[in-house]
Amino acid sequence: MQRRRRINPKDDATFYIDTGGDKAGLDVQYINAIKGRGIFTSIPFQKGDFLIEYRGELISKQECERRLKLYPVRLKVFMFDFHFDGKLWCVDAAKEDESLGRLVNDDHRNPTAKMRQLSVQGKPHLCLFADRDISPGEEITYNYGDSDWPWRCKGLDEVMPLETCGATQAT
Ligand SMILES: C[S@@+](CC[C@H](N)C(=O)[O-])C[C@H]1O[C@@H](n2cnc3c(N)ncnc32)[C@H](O)[C@@H]1O
Repeated sequence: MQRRRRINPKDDATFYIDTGGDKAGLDVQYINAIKGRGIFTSIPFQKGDFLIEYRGELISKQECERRLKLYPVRLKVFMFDFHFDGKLWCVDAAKEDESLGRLVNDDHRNPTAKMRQLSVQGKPHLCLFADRDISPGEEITYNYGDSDWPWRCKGLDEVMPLETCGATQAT
């Protein structure tokens, strides 16, 4: 039996960062009116595998604050702020550009993936890696971080519509 040689996850991530595309084996599915869409696997992934980049426009903290004043609530959740090289940055993924990273949902209890920063040519990139082995048909999720996310409040995950959620993500 031939064994498939595993690609180094960091090299794999760098390849997708450079080419700007998403991997095969990951698809968008509509879940329900509360969660909206999510990303699901159609092939197995191993713990540690690179999955998806959270792609968008890399902007400064100041520009992020300016846009947050202008954006409607439903777009604010696509602003992902994080520290890199001693400064606060933000990836603005508000634009519907068919990239998959922006559609990955939150799970703070049993996520399938973990968000990590990768520096490529001096620029930070936000990448999701498998936090455990993932079977076909599972949803890719990660912990959005400590925040009072409305859907985490007891009972609200059943009734909170997409438009009412509003806070920026942060690492
Ligand atoms: C970055 S978007 C993820 C993609 C989103 N599901 C969509 O269809 O556009 C974040 C939004 O997804 C929803 N969401 C993410 N995780 C959720 C969860 N665990 N339960 C309910 N809604 C969730 C919330 O509406 C949140 O504002």
